[in-house]
Amino acid sequence: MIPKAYDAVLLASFGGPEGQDDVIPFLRNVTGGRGIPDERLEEVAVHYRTNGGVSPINAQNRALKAALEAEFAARGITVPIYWGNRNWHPFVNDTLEQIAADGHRTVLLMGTGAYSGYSACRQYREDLGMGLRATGLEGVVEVDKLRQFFDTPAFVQPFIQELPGSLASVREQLAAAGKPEGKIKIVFVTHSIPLSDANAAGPEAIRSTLDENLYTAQHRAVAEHILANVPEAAGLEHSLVYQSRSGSPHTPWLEPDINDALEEDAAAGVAGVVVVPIGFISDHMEVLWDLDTEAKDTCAELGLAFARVPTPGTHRAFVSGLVDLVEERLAGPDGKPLREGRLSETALGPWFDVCRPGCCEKLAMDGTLRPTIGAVDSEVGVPQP
Ligand SMILES: CC1=C(CCC(=O)O)c2cc3nc(cc4[nH]c(cc5[nH]c(cc1n2)c(C)c5CCC(=O)O)c(CCC(=O)O)c4C)C(CCC(=O)O)=C3C
Ligand SMILES: [Fe+2]
Repeated sequence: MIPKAYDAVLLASFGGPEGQDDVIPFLRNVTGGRGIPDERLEEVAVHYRTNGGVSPINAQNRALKAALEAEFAARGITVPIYWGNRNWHPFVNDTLEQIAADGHRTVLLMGTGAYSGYSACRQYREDLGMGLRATGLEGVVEVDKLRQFFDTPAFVQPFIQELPGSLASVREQLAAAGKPEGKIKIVFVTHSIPLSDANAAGPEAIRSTLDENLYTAQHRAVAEHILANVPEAAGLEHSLVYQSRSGSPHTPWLEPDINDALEEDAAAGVAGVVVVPIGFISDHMEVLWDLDTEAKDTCAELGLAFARVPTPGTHRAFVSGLVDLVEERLAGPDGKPLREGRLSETALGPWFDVCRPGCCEKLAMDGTLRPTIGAVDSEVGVPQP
């Protein structure tokens, strides 16, 4: 990848409602055109309603942006950071217009999805591809995307550093319950996605070398790397399970669901679980509801001790590691990148800076592919191999 003297960074995320009146319009944006039934919308709305109609995700992105800005300043990087969302204000198209109005022309997109796949990667590329068209900025503003970072120190180090604390909490809970020798299991959990998305994740050249879908393989690489680096977890059982399934019950999604898996674990004699949420970068609604509420309740019913490891959030290692990745792409005055090499820790990785042809492809309802940025075969933006 040729480094560029980017003149703006765009932090792109999912977005979330900021009050009761936002909840349904937000959910309509999320599910627009994908046929999620209204009953399901109402079901999901409750998660937000019990929290005052507010998702914590926007505050978390504001905090991440501020932390990245502080780290830029500490390293003498003067590039401004903007923030835009797919499903709620500030919408990515409005942010794009602001970026252009401020005179910037070369933008590095930092999407909050850590893995390959349609929802985690390609959809962010589409947001910008469609956004450049909708705002008339195609050919004016150029947007490249930072690579997926599941494999990097930025993402894995916070989990490695925080897992021992959660493990100690479960050990204390078991001791207090008179079961100091109780069996503990490490439960890695990520967002379930439709099987068809999982099978389309990543480029064919890599998919064909794996014995499972690439989305799952990336998560397994992360889970195994975390375990190998936490001595306190040596010898404990572990699993990779899924959360937050939605869509039609007739469409196959990745399984098992965390709640079903916990039942089986209890039946198999497990006494306590440490849940490691490796699918997300912050403790947003899908973490607070599906894990800290539902999965925790399931554990209480089953008599299992429970602790959840925090997501990276604004962990020092996450913020500093993300800025390292920006430095790999950012050209200094001599035209060379600010940082040589490509940081990566897990068995899979480092990932591509520019997505390969056909990567994570998914047709729109009208049977066509949407425009994307950040790939070798993108129609918009100015991709480079
Ligand atoms: C892989 C992935 C990530 C990680 C990558 C990334 O971080 O971007 C992610 C993030 C998030 N998903 C979120 C929320 C939702 N996701 C939904 C629906 C869906 N997600 C999917 C996948 C993912 N999702 C899929 C395949 C669907 C169904 C199809 C569709 O409709 O696209 C729905 C619809 C309602 C329902 O559950 O049926 C909601 C409300 C929030 C915000 C939480 C908050 O507000 O705090 C965040 C960060
Ligand atoms: Fe989601």
